[in-house]
Amino acid sequence: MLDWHSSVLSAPAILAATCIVYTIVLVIYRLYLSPIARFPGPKLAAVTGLYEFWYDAIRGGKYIWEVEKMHMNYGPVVRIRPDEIHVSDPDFYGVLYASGQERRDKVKKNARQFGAPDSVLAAVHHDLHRMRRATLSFFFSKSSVNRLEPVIQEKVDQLVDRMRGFRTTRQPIPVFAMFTAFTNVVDVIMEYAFARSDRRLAHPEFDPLFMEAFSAAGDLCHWTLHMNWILQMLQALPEWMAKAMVPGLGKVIEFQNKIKGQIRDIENGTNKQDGNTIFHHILASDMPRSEKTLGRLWQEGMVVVGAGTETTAWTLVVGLTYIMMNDNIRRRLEHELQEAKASIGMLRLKDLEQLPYLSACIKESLRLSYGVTSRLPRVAPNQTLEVSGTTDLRIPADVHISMNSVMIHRNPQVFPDPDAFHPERWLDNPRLSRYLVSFSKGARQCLGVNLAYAELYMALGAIFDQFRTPDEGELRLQLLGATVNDVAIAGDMFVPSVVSNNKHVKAIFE
Ligand code: HEM
Repeated sequence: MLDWHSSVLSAPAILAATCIVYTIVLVIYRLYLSPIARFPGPKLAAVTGLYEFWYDAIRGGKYIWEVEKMHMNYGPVVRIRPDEIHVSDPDFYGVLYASGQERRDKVKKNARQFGAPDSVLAAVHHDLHRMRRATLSFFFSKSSVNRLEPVIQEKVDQLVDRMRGFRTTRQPIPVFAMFTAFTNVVDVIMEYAFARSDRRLAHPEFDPLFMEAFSAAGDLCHWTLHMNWILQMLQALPEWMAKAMVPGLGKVIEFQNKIKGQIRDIENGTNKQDGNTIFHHILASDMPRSEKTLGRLWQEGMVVVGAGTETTAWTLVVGLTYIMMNDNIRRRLEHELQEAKASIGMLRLKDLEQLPYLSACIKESLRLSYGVTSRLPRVAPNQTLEVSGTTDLRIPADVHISMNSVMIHRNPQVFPDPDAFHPERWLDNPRLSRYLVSFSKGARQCLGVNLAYAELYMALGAIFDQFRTPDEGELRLQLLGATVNDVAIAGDMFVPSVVSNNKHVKAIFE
């Protein structure tokens, strides 16, 4: 009979031995037997996800630079994780992020990163995504956005008014906060799609707390990717505790509660609005009942707000900053706007869209603001994919494959002198547009692309028209101490982090 002491002592030993054997088997599997074992890349990255975790979670979004180095060493197709292949070839982008009938699933872990697992953004399976997206597409089509022009124009007028106010007081303008208040879906599309507005543009400091809470989610993005339970834990906490832990979260929770109340009112028939919100639309659709629950609908609402605000605002900051840093670019843009105004009169969205130099400035702003900087992995469940020139590296079906906008937009073969702001490159080579991937591509490309473009054209057009370089001696809109480091990318925090670690570019009338 085994005595008591020896059986207790052997339990940890058995556990340790099991762990060691498991680890050895796992390492052998990942290095030699996995369906992606033959792909080149560092052995450590093939063996453990901790390699990525170190650079992204601990060092703050730095894995993209390691991946870039891997491509320099190993070529255009690299294994960057035990379960992920990364591709750097710009021509492969449209193959991976395909549209139409080509099935592309998302990877569950990435899809759940932001705590809205039942939203369109998080739909893992191709068919589920198509169904959710089809119900929302109507709101974001080009013709819907064109109808929305008067609402956007009203917000642009408010933006310009606020800037005039800063000219009178000669106070610095917090550019990112101002653009965030402008693009905040609450202020632009909320009035139309959600039929409510929190009027952040009118707030003296542009109500930055709300967006700071969304940014806090960005700061945690690499942790929540690997440890999704952090988000679930935060969501399960009593409201008072969650509010105490994350500054600004109170505003987001308040906003969530308002959306939930609005949905409940629509469900109960006590809602006073005219039936034209995304919630009315989903509830009246022929989607299954499981898609119409309160628990899912509020997530859809939060995703639309979260996805549309910081991305567009940051593009505006990047555009404004680079244009104001370069006098030649600024004067050429102002001249184009002046000429157009002289011949057309008031410039509507359709007129602004025809202006070549403004269009080139917007594309260059989108290129250097990158949209989503994360890798956006996809799975082709029933298709083998091939990167041109690498027949020996056909990627089998069902593998996690990723690409990212930063590597495409900084590819010197496509965009020579990639870190410089050169609007002219778009005029010299109109074919370049196919390599602009800030909105991603294919069936899952940004749903708000038309709205984003409208906001960019109308806001930048108005600013450089209304605040064009004045005569000598008058106040001119200028940057206040901002340098290229305040907009140049330093890392991937889902959206770009910047070299100066300070996104708070300021402008002033001087
Ligand atoms: C410059 C501005 C913007 C950029 C660069 C941008 C970029 C992106 C990207 C790259 C994706 C794909 C994400 C993924 O694959 O996981 C995406 C998805 C999405 N975006 Fe945008 N976005 C912008 C503005 C907007 C606006 C204004 C809205 C709406 C108000 C919006 C709503 C959405 C939604 C709902 C999705 C999910 C689409 C789906 O999964 O089918 N975005 N966006």
